[in-house]
Amino acid sequence: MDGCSRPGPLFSFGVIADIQYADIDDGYNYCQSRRRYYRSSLQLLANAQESWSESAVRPAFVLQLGDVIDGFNKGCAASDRALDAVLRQFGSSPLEVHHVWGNHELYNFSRSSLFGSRLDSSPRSDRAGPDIYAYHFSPVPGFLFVVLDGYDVGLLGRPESSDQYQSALSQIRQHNNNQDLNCPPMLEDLRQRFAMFNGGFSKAQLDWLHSVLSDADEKQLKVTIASHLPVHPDSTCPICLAWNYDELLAIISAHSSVVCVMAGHDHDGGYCQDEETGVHHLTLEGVIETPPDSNAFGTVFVYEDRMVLKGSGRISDRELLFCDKNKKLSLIA
Ligand SMILES: Nc1ncnc2c1ncn2[C@@H]1O[C@H](COP(=O)(O)OP(=O)(O)O)[C@@H](O)[C@H]1O
Repeated sequence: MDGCSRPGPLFSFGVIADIQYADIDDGYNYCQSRRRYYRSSLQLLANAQESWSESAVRPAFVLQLGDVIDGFNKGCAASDRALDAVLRQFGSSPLEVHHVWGNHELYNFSRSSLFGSRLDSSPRSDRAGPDIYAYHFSPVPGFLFVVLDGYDVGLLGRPESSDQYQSALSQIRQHNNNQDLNCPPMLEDLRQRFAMFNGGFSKAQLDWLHSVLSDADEKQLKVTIASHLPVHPDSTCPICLAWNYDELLAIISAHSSVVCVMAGHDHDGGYCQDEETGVHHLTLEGVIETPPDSNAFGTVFVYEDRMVLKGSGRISDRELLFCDKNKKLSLIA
């Protein structure tokens, strides 16, 4: 036996973002700069499922980072059909799937109808609040995953008559005076994020996260946060950032337990390691803008001291070392 061999992973999980399936011909993004492969995205999901199923270390679960079907389905009255197709594909293997909600979920379905639906993977009794799709789960002792709701504050999926809609409208209008609120403010800075296809985290959700992380700090857990919207400006283009990303970053930096934030939404992907906290911010390349002869999924192998992302196709391999706990604690103190 080789005495120098490193111990194997504690567990692994699959990651995939922005599948945006629709049974329509290829098209382009709004700026006409990126091709979108609406139909073939289902086959790329099938490729990912096949790889996870055949993996020597069976993934403990799959993290679906939002935008599972495209908003175009709504206009064709095909939302349920498209969702059936995607969930049938996910269901072809016994892997548990944790669904994050993105803007395209909310183009197809109202927020109220998503709660309790097949895209609701939360344990109902244990959400951040009755109207907040944020929850946590622990696949293996010592590790916690927190799914966040990036549209808890926002215009999407809510009746215009609701207080929450009106409050989000006045918030976005402070920064965006375009007639079409999907058109980001014509600015060169991070205020470009104030577009209707983004949203933010309510105070209730942030308070809940703070208490979940306090408990995780105490128990010395390693926490990975999953959000459709990226929250670090160096991990995405500014147009895709969460409205109140800064409030989320402040909470993360006040806790020693967070090791990684995983997001979707920016189909080009992105990555940075926060210099101050050592937290890794990984934005996964989107399936929808991935040619049929490539792939966009990953398998993350988790060790005591690191996570290793094995990417496929457009997603690169990465080693994400966990920052030294004592260093983090001294930064917080
Ligand atoms: N620059 C823009 N100006 C106006 N509308 C836009 C702009 N960018 C996107 N949109 C609109 O916003 C919605 C979401 O855009 P989309 O590119 O589909 O989002 P995602 O990046 O989540 O796939 C679509 O209806 C799209 O037409």
